[in-house]
Amino acid sequence: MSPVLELRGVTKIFPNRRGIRDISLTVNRGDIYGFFGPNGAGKTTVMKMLTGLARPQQGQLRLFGHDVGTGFEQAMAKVGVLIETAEAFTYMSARRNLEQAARFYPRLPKGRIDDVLALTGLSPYAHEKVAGYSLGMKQRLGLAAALLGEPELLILDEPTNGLDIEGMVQIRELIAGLAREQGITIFLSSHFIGEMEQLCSRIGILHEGRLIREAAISTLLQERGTLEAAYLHELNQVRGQAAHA
Ligand SMILES: Nc1ncnc2c1ncn2[C@@H]1O[C@H](COP(=O)(O)OP(=O)(O)OP(=O)(O)O)[C@@H](O)[C@H]1O
Repeated sequence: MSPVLELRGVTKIFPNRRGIRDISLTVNRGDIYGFFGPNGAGKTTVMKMLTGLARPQQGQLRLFGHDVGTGFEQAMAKVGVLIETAEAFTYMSARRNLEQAARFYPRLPKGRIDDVLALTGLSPYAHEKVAGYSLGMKQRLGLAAALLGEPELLILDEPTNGLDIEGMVQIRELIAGLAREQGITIFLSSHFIGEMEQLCSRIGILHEGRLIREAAISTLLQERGTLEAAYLHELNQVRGQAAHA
């Protein structure tokens, strides 16, 4: 079976020489894959290419075996996306927002809006205007919209960014539940190493535009005790190599 998400030799360098270089990674069905890196490492650049908002200069990005560049519709057919903060019409209720989003899915099963409201814990607030929502509730609404098309893969860019601790925990639990109970494969970016340790099954570590390690979280914990220690170890290795080059 082909991987759910695959990058092979993906490169995009901006005129200022920053960007991402020769990234290859694989996400298999059932993974909660953490795409980890500090600010500026290149996560958003990859997320944009994966969702067709930018193009690589070299390499391939494939979703369910379809190339994002040449077979965009097929590649995205089973994918839900939440890139940075969810945008919603604040003067409408959550339900009205989802009704608007549902127009993009001509064959949506009846009751799907109720289902995604329930999945994201928004049913009790479905008729309230989004203007009165907390940031965490807005993120849940973004997830509800991403779930409308019954995706098999969710691509989430920094889904807990800007949330308070309670909001972060709620979103983390929601994502874990979607993977566990709905069997959805997750690819999420974050710069919180603790979040990766709590939530993910595999991790790809990005450093200055390069993937410096890809491994199961359990492997890294076995090697170094904590994910933070594993990350710092990888960083020292790379810096040591650079110093000797
Ligand atoms: N349009 C652009 N023009 C020039 N440089 C860019 C452009 N977009 C991104 N970069 C640079 O490429 C690098 C990677 O940026 P990117 O936004 O992908 O990082 P990130 O890991 O998502 O960081 P953050 O967590 O801060 O969003 C950064 O050094 C950034 O300054």
